[in-house]
Amino acid sequence: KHQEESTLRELRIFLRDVLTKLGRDRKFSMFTKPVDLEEVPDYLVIVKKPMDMSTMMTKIDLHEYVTVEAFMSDIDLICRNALEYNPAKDPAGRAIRHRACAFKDTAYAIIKAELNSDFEKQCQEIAQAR
Ligand SMILES: O=C(C1CCC1)N1C[C@@H]2C[C@H]3C[C@@H](O)[C@@H](O)[C@]2(C1)O3
Repeated sequence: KHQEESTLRELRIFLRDVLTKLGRDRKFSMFTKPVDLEEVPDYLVIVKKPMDMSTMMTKIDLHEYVTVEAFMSDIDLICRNALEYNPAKDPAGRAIRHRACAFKDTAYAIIKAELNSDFEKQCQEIAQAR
């Protein structure tokens, strides 16, 4: 239905805005591109589902997100992967873990400030009907 397509178009615009805001923050630059598997040869041994903001932007454009919840799952995945791969046993690992938690909290704060709950409800209803 055209109304559904209009709602999903608005969702894509909202999600691009969230990613743009996160990508502007230099603290989160480590999350903007996939981990370089040549630089980190054991990454896939530990992290089963890599995720990063550029991949999320592509997923938006491929219409792979129908709800904000699905988008937040990938934000959570970015954070979880960083915690799983980077142990707290040294300062570098602790710094990455701190950034990962700040990344997730900032994403949630941006969404809470800008998302209308009725809008997400409409998206959930579209997702269930599909
Ligand atoms: O987990 C990550 C990224 C940070 C959040 C995602 N990496 C794994 C490697 C361990 C550490 C050392 C760097 O040389 C760099 O290779 C990585 C990238 O950071």
